[in-house]
Amino acid sequence: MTRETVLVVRHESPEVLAAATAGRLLAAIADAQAARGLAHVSLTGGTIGGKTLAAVAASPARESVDWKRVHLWWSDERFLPAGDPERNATQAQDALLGALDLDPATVHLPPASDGPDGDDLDAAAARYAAELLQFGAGAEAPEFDVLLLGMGPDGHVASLFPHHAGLGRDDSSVVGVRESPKPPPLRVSFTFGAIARARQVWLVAAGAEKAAAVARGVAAGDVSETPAAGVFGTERTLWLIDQAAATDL
Ligand SMILES: O=C(O)[C@H](O)[C@@H](O)[C@H](O)[C@H](O)COP(=O)(O)O
Repeated sequence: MTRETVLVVRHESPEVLAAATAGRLLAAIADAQAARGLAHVSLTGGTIGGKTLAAVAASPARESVDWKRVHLWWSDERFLPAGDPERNATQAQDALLGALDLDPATVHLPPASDGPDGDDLDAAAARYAAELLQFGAGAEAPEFDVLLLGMGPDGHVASLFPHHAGLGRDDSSVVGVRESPKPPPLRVSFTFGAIARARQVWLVAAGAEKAAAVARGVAAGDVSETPAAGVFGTERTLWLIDQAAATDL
């Protein structure tokens, strides 16, 4: 987890960024399956995250992956009823998952507000943490082969917002987040500890409104001001960005 493992890759447009990230993701999953038999991937919500999933769906190379041996997780989720169109998992289902031959046992849907814990946010977060632990081989979470993260203009990743409660939590791999500055207010999110389990962390960002936060994040500055500055993979950290998001570098 050193600066040497951090790489910035620029693409000319959001469309090229999404297509290139999709290709990179398919290759990483195929490599993980060749090496270890299965892959753990953590998905992200957000615009470019959704575009990337749509690009995976459109790629003929998606057949290079055995989807029944891919474990899917989400680094954060809006705490809403199952199937709500605002949920990251629902959007992923519509963009990609519905088109794949998946094993439901490896699709680790984040808790919903009408699930077994009802609207108890902290119990729901603890339930997702327990599921991560179950696949952690002795650690709190699996070693994700790839953990994708969108980033907000304020530098938030997952639902870890600047100067917000939850940012400093290290007692669990998943936290309940209240009063999120980005709607809806209730969310569940991986903590920095869970994210740090990933072999590869890919931060994906497009647009001029992200440029300042990209610059602060790449510079690995103050994490409470820019949470994206504090996420690293154990093997690699990639900033996958478009030209507009690169203007302050
Ligand atoms: O639930 C969410 O909203 C997210 O998971 C969030 O962390 C998102 O990835 C960023 O806010 C980037 O979103 P955009 O790409 O839409 O700006």
